[in-house]
Amino acid sequence: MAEASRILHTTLIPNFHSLHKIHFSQLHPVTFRRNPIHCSVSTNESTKTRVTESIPWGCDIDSLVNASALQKWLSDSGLPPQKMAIERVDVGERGLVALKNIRKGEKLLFVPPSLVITATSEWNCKEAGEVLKQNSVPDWPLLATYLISEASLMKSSRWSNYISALPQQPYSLLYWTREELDRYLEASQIRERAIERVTNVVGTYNDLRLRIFSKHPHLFPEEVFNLETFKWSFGILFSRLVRLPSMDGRFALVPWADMMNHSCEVETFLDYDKSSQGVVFTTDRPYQPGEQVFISYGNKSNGELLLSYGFVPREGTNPSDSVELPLSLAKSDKCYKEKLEALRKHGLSASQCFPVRITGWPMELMAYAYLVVSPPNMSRQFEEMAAAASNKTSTKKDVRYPELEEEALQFVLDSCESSISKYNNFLKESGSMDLDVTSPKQLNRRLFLKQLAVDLCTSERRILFRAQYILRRRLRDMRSGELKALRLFDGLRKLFK
Ligand SMILES: C[S@@+](CC[C@H](N)C(=O)[O-])C[C@H]1O[C@@H](n2cnc3c(N)ncnc32)[C@H](O)[C@@H]1O
Repeated sequence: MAEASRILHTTLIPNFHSLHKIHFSQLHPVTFRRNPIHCSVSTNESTKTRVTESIPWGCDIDSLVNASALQKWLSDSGLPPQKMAIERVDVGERGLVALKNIRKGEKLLFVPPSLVITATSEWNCKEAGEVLKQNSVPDWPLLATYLISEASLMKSSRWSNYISALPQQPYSLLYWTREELDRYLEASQIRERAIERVTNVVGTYNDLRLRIFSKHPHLFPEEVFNLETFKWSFGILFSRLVRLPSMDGRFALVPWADMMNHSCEVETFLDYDKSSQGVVFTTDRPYQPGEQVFISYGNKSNGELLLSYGFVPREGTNPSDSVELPLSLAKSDKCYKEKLEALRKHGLSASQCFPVRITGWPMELMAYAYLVVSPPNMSRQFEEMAAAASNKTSTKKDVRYPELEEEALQFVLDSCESSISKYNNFLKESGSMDLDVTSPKQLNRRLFLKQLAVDLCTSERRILFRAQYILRRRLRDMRSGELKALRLFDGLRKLFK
């Protein structure tokens, strides 16, 4: 599934201090872990409070009610007989389960292009599609609008069976309020990414509204094309859209294929297969009847999976997991101005995040650390360090400054420990958090979000613990090496005396 934040065009950026009104229609106080949470989020853009109804299409995230209608419609529309069926599953609510033995290396699915939604799909309301194209609306906002347009037509849309089986409220951080993001994700840098994403969605919607919808209200009435429905359609795109490399890298919603859940243990992706002319994937392991069949949504960290898909894999199971470590240039630095100038020149700032993995950290992080700790007499190297810290340079040069190594490692260790203490605080306090909530409905949602946050923070802290261990060991070795060298030098000096 595709990474989207880069594709959204940020335009108007309103204040994100909007209040979200949340209503729950069901309560599952004990088994909150993956229970559906029904809520309608209303964003108060201006100061007036507008409580909107929940999305009138789609279904509960774990509902199989519309699944058989979807399967029937797909086979009537050209989907060949399948070796899998939609069923309720342990991982991911609904998923595709093997009906027969499936071999490793087998091609599955074969969804024909006629059943795939792309930016070139035909609009039921042709005039609306034309207006968007004339205004050169990029693929993501175009697809989001298309989905709403088709959904609002209910049974008259050719996609009605597909849309009815989509979740009414996709799991995604788009549905967390600002207060919830602040409360549960304070320690994690994913909070910033979520705020940025919500801002982008709101900005994109506002841009479309100002530039296009307000000029064609008969084609895009506000009762249908509003922030509420855009949050839904973007939530669907973030959690279901795929990029098909062999179809010129086109973004597509692929009904049926998008019922497959992610596993960190498989490495197989959806793609268009030119020989069979359909969207397929090739299994990288065998499956027995009754087993859930998985694909990979890409090499994403747990934070990225939570951001787009609303779930966190079990601790230690995601080999692509990473945590963003923030590093900062101190304002008190004697060369603050010069260093900042060098950083800015290479698209960086005084505070920068770098991904740390269980296996280590990138060369860019060390280059940034060298710059932060470098003394004024190294000002001629600032530029080189900033260039190496930015991953935008085409020539990847492994910069090393042995004279700064110890100080740079100590700086990274300090930053790492300051992050760890934030995670420690959150994880310690999370135990007693939310006991103040009196409404059982609110408690249910909070426990669910809190559990996701605890899972994320535990996995991110685990990576930081590992980095802390490596850094401490390196520093210890370095210092004991230095001590030995010093003793040797002292001994030689005495001998010569
Ligand atoms: C492409 S859809 C997959 C089909 C989805 N399960 C459904 O019933 O519509 C992606 C969504 O499935 C769920 N999902 C996928 N993989 C998961 C996993 N490994 N663990 C938990 N939920 C998962 C998440 O809710 C995610 O937003």
